[in-house]
Amino acid sequence: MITAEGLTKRFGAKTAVDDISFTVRPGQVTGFLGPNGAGKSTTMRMIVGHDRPSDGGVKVNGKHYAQHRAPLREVGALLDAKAVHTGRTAENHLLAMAATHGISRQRVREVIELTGLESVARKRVGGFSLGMGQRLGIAAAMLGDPATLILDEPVNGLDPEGVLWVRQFVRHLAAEGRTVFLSSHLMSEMALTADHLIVLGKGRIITDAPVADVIAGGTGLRVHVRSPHASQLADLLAGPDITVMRAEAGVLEVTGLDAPGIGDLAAQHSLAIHELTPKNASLEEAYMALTADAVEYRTEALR
Ligand SMILES: Nc1ncnc2c1ncn2[C@@H]1O[C@H](COP(=O)(O)OP(=O)(O)OP(=O)(O)O)[C@@H](O)[C@H]1O
Repeated sequence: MITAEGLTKRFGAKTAVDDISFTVRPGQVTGFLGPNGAGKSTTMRMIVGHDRPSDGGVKVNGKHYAQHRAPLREVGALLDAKAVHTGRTAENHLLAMAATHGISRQRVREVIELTGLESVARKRVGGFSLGMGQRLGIAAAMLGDPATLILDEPVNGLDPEGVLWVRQFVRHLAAEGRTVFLSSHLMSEMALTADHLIVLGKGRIITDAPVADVIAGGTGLRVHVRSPHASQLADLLAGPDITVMRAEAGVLEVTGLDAPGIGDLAAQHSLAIHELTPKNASLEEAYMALTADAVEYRTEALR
């Protein structure tokens, strides 16, 4: 469990994290989203004591990170997968970490197995692929068998198999009752991996809600309508609460009225309908709508 209260971080005149309060609960995967520079990494760094808050604070399992007698056993973190000494083998890297934290060699063998690193454990980390490096970072985070895991961009640069592995791995950790807090810019992946989302924009919390609620609250339900009488139907549908977009000739995208409502209206006016498909908004659409005002560098529409 992670609890932040009034958490704030200023770098000179820049307020990177601005008075945020949130709770990351055990037994589920909580995704941490936000545009570049929103303050995600800074927040994660404060959770594990790498950065000191300017105001407020954040606790893991009821205590500040530094107050834990054995912090690695409370919280494991993957913050920068490239921060590993490149001359060492993976096994030696983990053994060195374990030795300084009173963790057994047996546990090192376990995390190597857990993360599928057996075949490369005796190889130098310098020659590792990005995917192997990420697995090693996750192995290191798991060394103390912690109840809380913090993973900053764990799927960054991974191939589809690696992405799937991380998804299944973190879902398994949450099912074991652990607290999993992870950031990612891959919305489609986050929609499949996370149960709950915290969205940050310019250092403040924009949304803190279950994934399903975020998606449902985004652009709302949209209905894809294909009809040889699309123009007539669009005129009939137009109203203060109904939005009709003409996607292409003969196709309408309707929000504000559900599929039965559209079908009935068309039937009352004897207009044929060839397709009527309710479409759920994607997390990506919901996210773009939520963060539209919070991006530092906006992309102009391509002309
Ligand atoms: N050590 C530092 N000194 C000065 N400014 C910093 C420092 N670390 C971060 N910042 C600034 O704080 C803000 C938040 O950065 P942070 O890295 O936490 O964002 P982020 O949400 O993780 O972004 P990204 O998605 O790009 O990783 C940015 O404007 C960044 O430039």
